[in-house]
Amino acid sequence: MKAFIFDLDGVIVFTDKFHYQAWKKMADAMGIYFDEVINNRLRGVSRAESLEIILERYDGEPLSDEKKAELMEEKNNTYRKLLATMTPADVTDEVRDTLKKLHEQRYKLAIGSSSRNAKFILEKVGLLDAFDAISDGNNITHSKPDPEVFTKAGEFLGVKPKECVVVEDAYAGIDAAKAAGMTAVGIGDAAGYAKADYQIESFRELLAIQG
Ligand SMILES: O=P(O)(O)O[C@@H]1O[C@H](CO)[C@@H](O)[C@H](O)[C@H]1O
Ligand SMILES: [Mg+2]
Repeated sequence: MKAFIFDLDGVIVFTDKFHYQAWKKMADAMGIYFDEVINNRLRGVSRAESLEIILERYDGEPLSDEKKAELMEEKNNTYRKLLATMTPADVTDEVRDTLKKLHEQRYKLAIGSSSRNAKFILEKVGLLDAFDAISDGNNITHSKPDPEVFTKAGEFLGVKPKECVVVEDAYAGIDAAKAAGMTAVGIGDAAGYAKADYQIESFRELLAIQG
């Protein structure tokens, strides 16, 4: 093992709750049923695919692409206002210490996120310099479970897929890591996912996953 690639939302920071709030506000305004169970299906997927999952329960007039773009922008504006409240205190000591120790052990570290807000979030919480590479929604065309975001992260780090460990809270993320030929660690919502090579309850358990 030479590298760890981390999903961002729900792994490094708990912005998954902000995504839920922002999508919920949009869905309520449209009169669309949306709850935490449906929200779990949005983990790891892109903004556009998240909207399509929410619209599965929409039974109104067909929506134009312009209207869908408007809804996504509305959601992202709500989300960015919530992100603006974030500070370095929104990263747990456990996450910060573990990243530091992995770096000291000479592992390369990268982010692999479907989000186009990844760099903004990392800047807000003071972790932009903690990673050797960032692969996010701005440099991919296919989001998880497609392996592209992790394959690109591995390329940015200059390491082979079999030398990478991916850490994910989404089933779609674990599937993407396996499709990329990488080792997959499930945490949070994906801690019970059978397709993960490792299932952990706490972030610091990563220190026990040695190559
Ligand atoms: O709106 P972005 O921040 O670009 O993308 C986000 O990416 C999240 C996955 O990390 C996903 O759960 C959200 O539904 C999606 O909006
Ligand atoms: Mg996630």
